[in-house]
Amino acid sequence: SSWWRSVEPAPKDPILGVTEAFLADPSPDKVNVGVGAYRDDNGKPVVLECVREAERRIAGNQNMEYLPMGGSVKMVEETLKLAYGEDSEFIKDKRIAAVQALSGTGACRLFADFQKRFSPDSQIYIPVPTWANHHNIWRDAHVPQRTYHYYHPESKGLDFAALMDDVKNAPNGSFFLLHACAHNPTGVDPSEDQWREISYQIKVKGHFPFFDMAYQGFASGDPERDAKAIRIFLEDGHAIGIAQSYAKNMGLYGQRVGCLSVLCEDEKQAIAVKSQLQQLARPMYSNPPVHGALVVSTILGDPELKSLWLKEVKVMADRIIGMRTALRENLEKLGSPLSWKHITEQIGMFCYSGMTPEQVDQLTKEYHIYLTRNGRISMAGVTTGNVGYLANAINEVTK
Ligand SMILES: Cc1ncc(COP(=O)(O)O)c(CN[C@](O)(C(=O)O)[C@@H](O)C(=O)O)c1O
Repeated sequence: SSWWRSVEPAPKDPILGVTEAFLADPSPDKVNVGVGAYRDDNGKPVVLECVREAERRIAGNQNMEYLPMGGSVKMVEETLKLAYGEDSEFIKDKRIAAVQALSGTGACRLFADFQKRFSPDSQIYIPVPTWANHHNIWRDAHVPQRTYHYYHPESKGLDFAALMDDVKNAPNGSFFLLHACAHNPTGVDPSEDQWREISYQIKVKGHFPFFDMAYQGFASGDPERDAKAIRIFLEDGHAIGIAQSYAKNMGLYGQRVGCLSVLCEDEKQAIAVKSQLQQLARPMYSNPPVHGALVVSTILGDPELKSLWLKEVKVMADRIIGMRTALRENLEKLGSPLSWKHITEQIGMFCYSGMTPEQVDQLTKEYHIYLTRNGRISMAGVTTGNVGYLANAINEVTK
C-alpha cells in the first residue's frame, strides 16, 4: 500500500528554487543574482588559494576515522577565537560549550533543538525580514516564533525605534535571533551605537541573544570588525549563543563546516551543555564531516595560511563593494528617477533593492535575471561584464 500517495510536491524553496530556475534557463544572457554564493568577476565560483594549499598539505595524510560527536576540537578552538576574540577570557576560562556543526544551517538547527529541549515553553523573536530558512528551522524544532521590527521600507534602513519597542515589550527572558553582520536579505546593519543600545536593553530585559554569523569577514572584509556586535554583547556580560559558518568567508559551501557555541557561566556548565549538544547530534547525524573541518583547522592553525585567508576574504568583500558602486552609478547614469543610494549604503552579500515581486518576475521573464522575489540581489553575482545589463533591466522595470 503506497502510504505516501497523499504526499504533495513541496513548494519551491524561495532561494534555492531560483538557482534551479537559473540552471534550467538556456539563455546566454542569463544572470544569477539569487543564492548567496560568491562569484569572481568572470562569474565563476572561487576556491580560495589558502583552501587549495590546505588541501595539498592534507592530501594523502588524512584518515577517515569518525570525529567525536562534537566534531574537530582543533577546528572548534580556532573558530571560537574568530567569534570571541584571540585572547578571549571566556575561552581561557573554558566557559564556552561548542560543537562543530553542519555549517550555519546546522548550527542554527542544533541550537533550535537545544532551545526546545531545555527551554520547552520558550519562543524566539525573529527579525522582519530575515533569511527565509530561519522560519523553517525554528518551525521544525517546534519553537513558536514571534517577530520584531527590523527593516524600514520607506527609508530602506533600520527601523531602530520599532526594534527597540519590540525588545522592551517582549516578555522578560525572551530569545532574540540577531544577525551579527551583513543582515540577510536587507544588507542593513545597526550602527555600533545602536548595537550598544540594543545590548543594553536586552540585558535589562534578561533576553537571550542568539547570533547567526554566516558572513564574518564578508561584510567589511575584516573578520574582527564584523564581530563587533558580538564583542559589545560580551563586554556587557550577556550569555549568548552563536552560529558560525565557513560557507561564504572561506568558500567551503558544500563542505558544510560550521560551529555552534553557547557561552555559559562556568566550565562545569559548559561541559554539561556541550554534552547535551552532542546528545542532540548523535541521533541526527552522529558526528560531522571530517574533510572541511581539517581544511579550516589547517588554515587557521598556520599563521601564513591564516594571513593568506584574511587577504582573500578581503578581496571578495572588496569586489562586492566595488560592484555596489558600479551598479548604483550605472543606474544613475541611465537617469533612473529613483534613488539608489541604498545600494552602496547596505553591507555584505545582499542588496535589498526595493523592487516588488512583480518587477522581479519581469526581470526574470524579460531579461533572464534571477533573484529572489523579495527583490534581494546577491551582489556576488554582479560582474563588470553584467552590471550594465543588470542596471539597464532594473531601470526598465522600475522607471
Ligand atoms: C543568515 C544566514 N544564516 C545561515 C545561512 C546558512 O548558510 P550555510 O548553512 O551554508 O552555512 C545563510 C545562507 N544563506 C544563503 O547564502 C542565501 O540566503 O542565499 C544561502 O546559502 C542559502 O542557504 O539560502 C544565511 O544567509
